[in-house]
Amino acid sequence: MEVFKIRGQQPLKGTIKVSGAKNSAVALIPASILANSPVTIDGLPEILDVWTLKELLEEIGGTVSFENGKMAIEPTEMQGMPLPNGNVKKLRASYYLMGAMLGRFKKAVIGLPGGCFLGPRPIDQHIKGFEALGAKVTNEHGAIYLRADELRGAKIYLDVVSVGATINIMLAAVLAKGQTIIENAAKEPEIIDVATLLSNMGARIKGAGTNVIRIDGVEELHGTNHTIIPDRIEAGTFMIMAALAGDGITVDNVIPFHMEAVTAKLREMGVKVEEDEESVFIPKTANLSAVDVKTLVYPGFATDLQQPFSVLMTQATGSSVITDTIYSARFKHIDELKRMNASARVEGRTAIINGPVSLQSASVRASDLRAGAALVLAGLIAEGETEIHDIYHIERGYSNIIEKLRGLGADIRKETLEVETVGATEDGRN
Ligand SMILES: CC(=O)N[C@H]1[C@@H](OP(=O)(O)OP(=O)(O)OC[C@H]2O[C@@H](n3ccc(=O)[nH]c3=O)[C@H](O)[C@@H]2O)O[C@H](CO)[C@@H](O)[C@@H]1O
Ligand SMILES: C=C(OP(=O)(O)O)C(=O)O
Repeated sequence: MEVFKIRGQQPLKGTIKVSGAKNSAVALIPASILANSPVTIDGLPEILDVWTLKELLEEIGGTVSFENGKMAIEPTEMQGMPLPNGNVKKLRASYYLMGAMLGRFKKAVIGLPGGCFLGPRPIDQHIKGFEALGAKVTNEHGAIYLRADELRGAKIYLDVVSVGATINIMLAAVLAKGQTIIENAAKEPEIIDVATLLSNMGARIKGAGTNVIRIDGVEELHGTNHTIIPDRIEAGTFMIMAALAGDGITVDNVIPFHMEAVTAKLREMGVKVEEDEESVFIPKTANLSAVDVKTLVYPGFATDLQQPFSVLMTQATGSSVITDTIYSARFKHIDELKRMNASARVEGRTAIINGPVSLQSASVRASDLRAGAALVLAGLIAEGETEIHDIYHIERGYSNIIEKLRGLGADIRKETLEVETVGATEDGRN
């Protein structure tokens, strides 16, 4: 079993580079299924989700190479094979295979997706969209069966603002007959990125990045070359780390406009954030003030930064309150932080965190991806050596994290343990 070991309180200084966006990557790769000639995507992060999607495309007959962040996908031989089990369970975004395969083959069988458990994560809005386009959708033995004689454009109002449903409906609609209108669409930058790729493949999409997206179906889509946007969640994690433990850190390959909500909250806490065109510099921070944060859909404060941000709150003077309006159960990291001496309690969807406290090393478990990121940040400032278990969650979303942090001076390494040493008994925490 692999763990991260972090000896905390090392001075961190220098430049750290952000990789391509996970939540774009996991949609761009399935989008290639819709093309009738090769697609290349540059700047992809080297994360487990990307490797898993590569295997999934190969399972349906694609020829895929992935080297130095560049994926070349030859989709012409792909077929609408059923994917009820296996790799689809390893990531959330396997749901994009539904939209892309339905769009190209007019049929798909995809096992219900995996990904982080953060409370219930239904896909009813995806299904509502597919049905509106003319698909018959059934759930059989844990897999979603989709079939359509033809797909026809439709007006679809999303009852919940959903990133996944917005992108999935776009994927299914680009080759449908006529016009599709998605109302109450999500506005995340990753949606614009996917719409850009599809448009460069020949799709006709207007309004991506607003809450009404219009898609005029086309007969076919061709290959293209695309460069992915930077990962705003990885960038936010590094900015929080710079505020927590930095002695002057530049976070490079950032679109500062994407970071507005987290930048505003950092400034409110007393952190200096100096923005450049494609980077931000955060000097050493002396004193942090408590703040209240509420996660919201974009451009609000991202739920994916809630867990890392809560670590910063342990170092702020006073009582901070962080509320997650997107997920009902995204606070499993708080119990782990308490093992490290944090003073915090969870009330429903809110965590109340008192600071400042000195964090101490402990053996802790990453219950999900951003919980893992939060524990890495905590380990970097804790006294002693912190051991983080279940690091596969972290590796699902952070590219070369060990190398990147070492580049700043962190004492972090990955080790393989013979036996489970985490302090807990089987208490269902994971
Ligand atoms: C692979 C990917 O891009 N993952 C991101 C994506 O997840 P994901 O696409 O799963 O998140 P959604 O935006 O769909 O979910 C937002 C909220 O809507 C609810 N909902 C969603 C769909 C649906 O059909 N019905 C429904 O009720 C969800 O339970 C959740 O409470 O956006 C989330 C919200 O920014 C991020 O935390 C995830 O990192
Ligand atoms: C929740 C996340 O990912 P996923 O949707 O892939 O589980 C995340 O990136 O924080």
